[in-house]
Amino acid sequence: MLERYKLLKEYAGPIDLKYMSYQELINLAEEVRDYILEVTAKNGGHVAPGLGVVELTIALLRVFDPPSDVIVWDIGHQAYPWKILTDRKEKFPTLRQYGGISGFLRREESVYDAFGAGHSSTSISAALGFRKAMDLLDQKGYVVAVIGDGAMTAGMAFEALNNAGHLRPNRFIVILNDNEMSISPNVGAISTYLSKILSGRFVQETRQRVKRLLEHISGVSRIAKLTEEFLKGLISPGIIFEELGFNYIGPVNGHDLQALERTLENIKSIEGPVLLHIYTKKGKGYKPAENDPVTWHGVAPYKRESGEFIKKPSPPTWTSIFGKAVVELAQMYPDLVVITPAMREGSGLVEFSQKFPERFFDVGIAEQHACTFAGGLAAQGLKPIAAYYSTFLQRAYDQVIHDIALQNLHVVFAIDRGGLVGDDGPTHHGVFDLSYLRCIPNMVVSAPKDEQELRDLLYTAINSHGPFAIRYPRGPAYGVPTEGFKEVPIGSWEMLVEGEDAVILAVGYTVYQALKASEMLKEEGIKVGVVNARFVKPMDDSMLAHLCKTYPVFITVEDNVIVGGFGAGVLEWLSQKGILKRVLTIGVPDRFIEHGNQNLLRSLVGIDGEGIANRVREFLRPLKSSELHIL
Ligand SMILES: Cc1ncc(C[n+]2csc(CCOP(=O)(O)OP(=O)(O)O)c2C)c(N)n1
Ligand SMILES: CC(=O)[C@@H](O)[C@H](O)COP(=O)(O)O
Ligand SMILES: [Mg+2]
Repeated sequence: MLERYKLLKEYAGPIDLKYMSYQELINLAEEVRDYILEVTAKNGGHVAPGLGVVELTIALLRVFDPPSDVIVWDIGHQAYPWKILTDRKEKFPTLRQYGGISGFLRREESVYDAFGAGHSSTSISAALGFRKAMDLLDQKGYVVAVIGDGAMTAGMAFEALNNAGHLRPNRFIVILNDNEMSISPNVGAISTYLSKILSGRFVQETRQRVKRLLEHISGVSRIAKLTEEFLKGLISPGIIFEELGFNYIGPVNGHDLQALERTLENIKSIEGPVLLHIYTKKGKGYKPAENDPVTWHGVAPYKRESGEFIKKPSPPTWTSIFGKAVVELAQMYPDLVVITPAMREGSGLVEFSQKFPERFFDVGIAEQHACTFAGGLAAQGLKPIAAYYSTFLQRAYDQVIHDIALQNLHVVFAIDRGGLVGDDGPTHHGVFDLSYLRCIPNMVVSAPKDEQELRDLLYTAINSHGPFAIRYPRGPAYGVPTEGFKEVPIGSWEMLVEGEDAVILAVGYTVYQALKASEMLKEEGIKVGVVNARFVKPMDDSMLAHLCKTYPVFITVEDNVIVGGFGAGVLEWLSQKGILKRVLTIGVPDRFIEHGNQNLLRSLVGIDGEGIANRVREFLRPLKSSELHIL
């Protein structure tokens, strides 16, 4: 694929950039954009973010010398130009493919990837860590964090700014890449403030305010005039960052390579921490992405010429089932409100936000705030649904325990992307939530087997009390017809198939896989029952007691780590009752699962139908005399 690029073809690495003319660099930037489009058209991925930082990437590689100068990208979803222009131009076509390079930065992937990410707002903290270590080691390199305006709305970013402003390190630069977009248009007061700076409104409005103030001071108009002029000089649009101890520079056009380079060179000699505010266009250079950066934030494969997505016919996604159900429930329950930490589209909440704008809260990338904010809403008697990706809920773990569960507040956690998610890989797999939620007192933890049960669990949750979590997978459901809502008795399981030799207790996505496995094994004369264990907490005591009497072997299956998961819960139940039982727990092993096609990963960890059947067959085969010792 590189053959088509005159400059990229010969490009050997960042050192080449220092010897290229500006015209060549402009041409190279075009080739990098084209290459990103060529590869993401086939693989999918984060298109608009990377297109917006091509010039910034070139400027960084010309002005600094990574890896001795440390460049830390926030999230890393925008780092496709970085991968291409550092040391992965040949591997770039394997982007987000199983066995290929990651869609985010990873230390183990390249020496140029100083710090891994995928979750937002970590770059300034990590960069400050690098900086202080380099100071202690007397290493003179520069440290640069590149953070987006969306990521800058997270508390963690301000924790880091606050600490950096206190430590006041030299050779420490934060570049705020402001494209006025998170995934959705950016939200919050910080975003409004930044937009004012970009539009020049901040200084104008402040000057007007100062002018009005001064004009009201009678008899001192001349002094007032002088003071106004003085104040004009003082008012830096980046006053918030200045007050945090940073030298604010900007805003600078993030697509003007020469301006960027000149500014970065000048910044190198400034004492103390510097915040460089640049403005860029998300999706720059590709009209469909420029015109619709929300959709083109992250996409499936597409036709490059038309920008049309290559849609495979599939049942509605779990996300769309949730989005539709929550709109219906909102009509039934006027006190129902919904909160999302910057994932309106991803969580299926666009329709809800349009129909019930006053009951919809996108709080920005602020998972901790979102949770406790939901707690306040619940404490005052509303019915909040806090919609999270499983992996992002990890960031609000203390709030779930301390603010919600301990006070037994009625918050419904709608947890999307539960289980292996696929191409986004280990930073995004939602494979810990059954473990990290199950151990919290008062918490109900549930997982639907299909679309109708998702609706019913939502309805049950809305009508329950205390914290109630419902987790469901990324991607298409099963196309099960859905109609209305019905209450599901909390803690009740569902016997789907009776057997004799063993019974599979399956959770969520794995229920239909367990049914497939049971069918396969039946053809071999192995009779395996299947139970829909839709409540991981509380478990169904009476069903478990019945199963103990009826089945010699238990198999548990979950799209969650085995450690501390549902299977562990069943083992705990048995041990509490003093019951001896052969139990096989199937789930995600105790290691991070790489990126790749979602169903391929499920098959690799053995939680799909065939994988379950293989494990059960192996577990049930008669033991050879040499193996009896394991009994
Ligand atoms: C903790 C966390 N919450 C949510 C996300 C999902 N997410 C990925 S990129 C993104 C928007 C980031 O906006 P910005 O930092 O401005 O970068 P841009 O895409 O505009 O370049 C969000 C919300 C995440 N990666 N991490
Ligand atoms: C970078 C990031 O965190 C999001 O863009 C995430 O990749 C979205 O995941 P989905 O594609 O599952 O919505
Ligand atoms: Mg942005």
